[in-house]
Amino acid sequence: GALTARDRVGIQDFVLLDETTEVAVISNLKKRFSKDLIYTYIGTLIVSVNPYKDLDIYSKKQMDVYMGVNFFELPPHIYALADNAYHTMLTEFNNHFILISGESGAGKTEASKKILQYYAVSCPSTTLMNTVRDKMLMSNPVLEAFGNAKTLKNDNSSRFGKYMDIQFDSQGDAVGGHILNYLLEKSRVVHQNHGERNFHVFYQLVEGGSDDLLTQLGLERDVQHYYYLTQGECAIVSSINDKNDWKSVKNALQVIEFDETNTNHLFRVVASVLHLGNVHFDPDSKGHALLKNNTELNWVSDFPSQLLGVDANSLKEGLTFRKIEAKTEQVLSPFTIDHAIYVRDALAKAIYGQTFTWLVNRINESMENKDSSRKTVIGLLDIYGFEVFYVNSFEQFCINYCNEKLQQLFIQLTLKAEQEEYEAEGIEWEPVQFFNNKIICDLVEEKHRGIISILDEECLRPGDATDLTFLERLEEKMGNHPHFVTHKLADKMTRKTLERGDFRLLHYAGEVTYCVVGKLDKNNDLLYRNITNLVCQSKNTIVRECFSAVDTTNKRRPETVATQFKNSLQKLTEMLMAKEAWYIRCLKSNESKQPGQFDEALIRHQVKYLGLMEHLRVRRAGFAYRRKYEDFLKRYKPLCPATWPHWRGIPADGVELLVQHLGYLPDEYKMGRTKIFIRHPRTLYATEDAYEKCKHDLATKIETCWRGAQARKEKEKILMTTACNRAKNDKLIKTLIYP
Ligand SMILES: Nc1ncnc2c1ncn2[C@@H]1O[C@H](COP(=O)(O)OP(=O)(O)OP(=O)(O)O)[C@@H](O)[C@H]1O
Repeated sequence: GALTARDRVGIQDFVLLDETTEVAVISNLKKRFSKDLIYTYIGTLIVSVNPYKDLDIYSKKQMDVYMGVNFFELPPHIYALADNAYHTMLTEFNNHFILISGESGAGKTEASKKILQYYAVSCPSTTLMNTVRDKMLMSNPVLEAFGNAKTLKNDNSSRFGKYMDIQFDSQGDAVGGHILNYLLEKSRVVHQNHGERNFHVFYQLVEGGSDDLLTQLGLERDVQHYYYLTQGECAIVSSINDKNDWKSVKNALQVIEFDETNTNHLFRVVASVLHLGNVHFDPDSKGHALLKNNTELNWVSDFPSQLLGVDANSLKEGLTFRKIEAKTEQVLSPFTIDHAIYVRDALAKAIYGQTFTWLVNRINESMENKDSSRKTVIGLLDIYGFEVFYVNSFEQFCINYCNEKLQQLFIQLTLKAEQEEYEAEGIEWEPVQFFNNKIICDLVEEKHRGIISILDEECLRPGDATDLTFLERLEEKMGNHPHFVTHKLADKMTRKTLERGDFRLLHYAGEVTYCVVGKLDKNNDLLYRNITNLVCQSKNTIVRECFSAVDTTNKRRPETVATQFKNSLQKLTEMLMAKEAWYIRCLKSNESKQPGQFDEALIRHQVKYLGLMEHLRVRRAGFAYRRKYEDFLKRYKPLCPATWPHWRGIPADGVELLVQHLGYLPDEYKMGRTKIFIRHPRTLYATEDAYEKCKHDLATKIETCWRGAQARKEKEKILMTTACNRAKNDKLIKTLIYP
């Protein structure tokens, strides 16, 4: 009864669409979007379209509506999913995760914040829980300051992948939290494309830091002064208030219990990166790099080394010379200017990247629950979607690989869950037709033979490995793989679309062309040993802690970036495999961030890259719909005289009578141990229609009776009956309207 006419625009669940074509899916999304209905289901998965305007659907009142209500009885909402995951966790005492995916600007971070807020409001709480809750909520502004940046697509774009566990005790209280971070886009620290900014925190510090703090850190209150802040030529953005955000960050740091020393050291690290960016070089007569003697850059007052807590001369030496250790002596080999810039930038990236991880660890300590009683968790995974626009990005390759893994996880989890459910219900397993992308995951990650292994081998082997030798190795090993092609391997037609330095992967969601230039360097992420040794001894505790774990002996075979990423993804998928999955797929409605605009081409593209059609096919394959006998009976019993108003026998028998009365053919449904399985959504859809009509007829009937009674002055009679009779009357009306 809570569904209003507005909520009935289009179809609320794609599983119920008559035809599962891309055209039908997009037209349904469009219809709903035009009425500000941004959420639509595919079974229990939510598709969300970014409205780019504030909708009045996230109030406390709305939260109350969704608390404890069956998933399909209210209009699709992110709260319905949050609530269902929570209640299933409580009743079944098991672990869950919510995977939020979509391209940049599609609304992933907003969705995950809304879920956190929902739990903050709806879960029971005590003072202790409030503290944990506040810390969880407050970790957001801090992580956003350090991990988000303005990009062309999103003024507050998360430049890292994030997984957050919310831990609940058996009462359903939120008692702790834990965050895992993935692949921060470190390259942004030293370089930003036109129209983009560095991470927010740098601008916040320069704009919002007190005069005293800036003096201490040797900073000018002028973002234009810093090379690392101005490459995108948009340091000041109207939609961002750095000064205010700085206040929120400082406040949040207090909530997550950062003491003065830690806070101070953290700001010093941020400032040191800005100073490092302003270190420039001049060539000497042989073209070797010399530090530019420019007082304005503060190098003279030694700010970079002071803030980093390292010896100034050693840092200067480390930025201009490579130390080569021969058997008995050390030889200093001077850098060219390009090389010196490379080393400076590598240091800035390493410091920032390590500090980010350090920050996540501190936040985790503050949210840690030390009580050892058993907890269940709901994990929120906000992870970058497929990127297809920027060729030549190493990060993009990793991101797309991550999406392949998550698609594989979805396939395994959904099919595994299906199969298990069929077995538990004693129903014969019917193979589902779908594309299994395991072949592509293997292509990327297989030991010794996958792209990452080959990249590693090229990075680590002695001799003159280059990006092009890497490409040649790929061609040798992948030669006739159906999902891999290069200029050399391609047929005539395809060759025209490929450069010589490109390779193309046929991802499950489409083709992406990658350029090999720079792959080796990015994968090595090299920081020279004398610099690493230096920062390991830093007087700044954060810097020291960050680098103390780095292996400077070079004895072990070092792990490259792609391998580290592969391993962390492996751990993540293993952890997720043991949990129950919920999905939110976020779509961007238009590129110009405007409300009310539904760009069909853009939506079609995302529907494809998010694998929505694939998802829909898997959900509809086999038996698309199933429900416990009791629930099925409770809802549809008015549709059959034998079950109305009460069925007193075994629920399964009642359901069988009911569906036979409705004309279900033997092939259209199966009776499991506890549930009825319905093959086509259309069948259920017809039953839903009949139910709605019946409900409407009953309501009309009751109203007519009531009016009739009124006419015969029987209203008074009813009102005069005893309290007991009245209660009975109410109950009768209730059963008639809400059977
Ligand atoms: N449910 C929503 N209601 C209103 N506006 C929204 C909603 N979701 C997103 N937006 C708008 O879109 C912007 C981008 O959303 P968000 O930052 O969540 O994207 P994202 O998918 O996390 O992007 P990225 O991958 O770049 O971090 C938000 O700043 C907000 O203005």
